[in-house]
Order: sequence, then structure tokens, then C-alpha cells
Amino acid sequence: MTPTERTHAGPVLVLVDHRDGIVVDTALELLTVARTLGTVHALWRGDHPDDGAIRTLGAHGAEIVHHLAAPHAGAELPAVVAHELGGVAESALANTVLLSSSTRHKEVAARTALTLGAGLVVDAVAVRRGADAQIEATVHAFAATWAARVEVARPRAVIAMTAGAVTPSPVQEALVPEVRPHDSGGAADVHGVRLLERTPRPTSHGPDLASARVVVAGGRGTEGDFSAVRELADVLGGAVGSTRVATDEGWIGAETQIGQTGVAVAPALYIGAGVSGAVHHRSGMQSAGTIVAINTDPEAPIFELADFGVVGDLSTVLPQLTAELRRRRA
Ligand SMILES: Cc1cc2nc3c(=O)[nH]c(=O)nc-3n(C[C@H](O)[C@H](O)[C@H](O)COP(=O)(O)OP(=O)(O)OC[C@H]3O[C@@H](n4cnc5c(N)ncnc54)[C@H](O)[C@@H]3O)c2cc1C
Repeated sequence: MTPTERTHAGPVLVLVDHRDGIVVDTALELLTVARTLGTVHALWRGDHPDDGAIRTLGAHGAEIVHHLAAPHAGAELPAVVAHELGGVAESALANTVLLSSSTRHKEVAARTALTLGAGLVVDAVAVRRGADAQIEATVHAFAATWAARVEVARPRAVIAMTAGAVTPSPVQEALVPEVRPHDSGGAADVHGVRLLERTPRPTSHGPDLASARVVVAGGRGTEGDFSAVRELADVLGGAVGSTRVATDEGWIGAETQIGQTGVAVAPALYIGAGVSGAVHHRSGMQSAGTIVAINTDPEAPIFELADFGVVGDLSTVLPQLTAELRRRRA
């Protein structure tokens, strides 16, 4: 491959996640990274972004917002999102695509890379340009016991970034992005899959787990009673997480599971209550800024990585902690 073939120059396209029309933190993180790599384009799927959302995107460096109404059934299927993301990347001449490394978006990332013939990196915690403008990324491998630096060896790159890996920051002078409408490209079944049924799962009213700044997780030690975990998460404005034991037991929804086969989180604060710290769980939370462990067993492996530990019964410690936080806030 010649140096010209290897270049990743051109705009960087960011898939923007939003909730009820409000840009989520992970999207702001991606925009913050994107502008260190090149001109920033954002892809907004769903109802037209309102003025506030467009201002937020401009404040974080987006020069162009591509809008795709995506009104058809099955619009959220990864095959469909990937098809549309790839199409917009082609039309915008974007050789680099950034999206969040959530479970669903990893599939979108893989499919988009296939569509574009791009090099794919998932679970990236940092992205930069190398000496010859190639995209390089740092990924955490083997339950985050290794940090690996990789270079994308194709002219195009699709990078899925771990939530919370960077701190989002606005540009000094906000941009006023141009909004470009796009066609959604037809019904879902043209992409080889068709939506048969959609059943919303009951979710907590707290922030999104993958991008939450505070996560309070409960494990087997809760014995199925997550009320103290939820109360502490509420008072801290955090998300509730869990171990696989807790989800396998049916104590809490599978969408809260943190770890190798669950969600990877990197909050500023992780509190684990009745969680042993098994390697499969650690791989999803050990990038947290500060780790607090509450466990009756002083030999529990989670204490090896905890910044603060309490050896005690969570049914006593959590309510005390919650009460003290409430008292201080009052
Ligand atoms: C292929 C594979 C993939 C997996 N993927 C995941 C994954 O994604 N996420 C995940 O979490 N697990 C995963 N697991 C399971 C993982 O290996 C562990 O079994 C699991 O994380 C343990 O959950 P736990 O900490 O709740 O339970 P345990 O390991 O049983 O630990 C419970 C802890 O609670 C403490 N405790 C008990 N009572 C109290 C109390 N009253 N107060 C305070 N502490 C108390 C105990 O001392 C103990 O340390 C996976 C396993 C496999 C094989």
C-alpha cells in the first residue's frame, strides 16, 4: 500500500446518540475526539434535531450535521444503522467513522467496516493520528490487563470508543453547523433482516449505564434485594449495574450486567456492593476512575483494584452511606 492509499484524511463522521432529542455524553466524547482528527461531521438519526441539539453539536465542533429521519419499522436494527452510516460516510467522503462501543454499536461498527472496506477497532480508549496521518488507537485487551496500540492499515477506519474514556469539552468558539437531509434508503428488509416485534424492557429512570458518571453495582451479596443499591444510585444521580449472577438469577434486567458479556463502563465513580470482582466482571469496570468496594469478605478480589474498601454487610453499609449523603446534601 502506498502512503497515498494509506491516508485517512478527510472529514470524520460521528454517529450521534441522543435520548429524547438530547445529545448524550458519549456523543460529546466522540465529537471531542473527532475534532483532534479532522473536520467533524455528525450523523443524527430520528426526528429532526431541535435548535438546542444543533447548538450542542456545534459547540462540540460539528461543522455539518447529516440528518436521516429513519422513520420506518426496524430503523434501529444494526444492519440498517450500518447501511445508513456507511452511505452517509461515502457521501461525506469521510474516511474515519467514530461511534460508541456499546453492545449494539459494536455490531453496527463491524457491519459499517464491512460496507466501507474499512479497518475496524472496537473498545478504543484513545484515538489519534500517527506520524503519516494514519489512525492509531489504544484498546484495552484481555480484561483490560493489557493496553494495546494498534494502527488501522486500510484507507478507511471505523472506531468504536468505550464510553467515558475521554472527557467531553466544547470548542472555544461554537460553530453553527449546516444541517444536510438524507434519505433513509428504504425499508429494513432490504438489508436482509426484518423486525417482527419490539417489546420495550422496563428500564431504570437513571442515566444510561454505559455513559453514566456514577455506577452503583450489586452482585450476589444483595441476595436479590437491589433496593439499597437503587437508593444509593438515586442519591448520587448514578446508574444501577449488576453482575451476571444477579442477572442470571433474574434479580435485575440483563441490560444492567457489567462485564465481558455485558456493558463496559468507565464512570468517574464505581461502587460495587456484594460483588466479588471476578475477572469477567472486572473487564467491564476496571477503567473506572475511583472504585469503591463493599464486601463482607476481606479477601474478595475486588479489594485488589479498589481505591476504597469497606469490609462489611451491604445491607448495613449502603443505607448508612445513602443517609449520610442525603444529610450532607440537605
Ligand atoms: C464466559 C463467561 C462470561 C462471564 N461474563 C460475565 C460478565 O459479563 N459480568 C459478570 O459480572 N460476570 C460474568 N461472568 C461470571 C463471573 O465469572 C462471576 O461468576 C460473577 O461476576 C460473580 O458475580 P458476583 O460477584 O455477584 O458473585 P460472587 O462471585 O458469588 O460474589 C459475591 C460476593 O458478595 C459478597 N457478599 C456476600 N454477602 C454479602 C453482604 N451481605 N454484603 C456484602 N458483601 C457480601 C461475597 O463475599 C462475595 O465476594 C462470566 C462468566 C463466564 C464463564
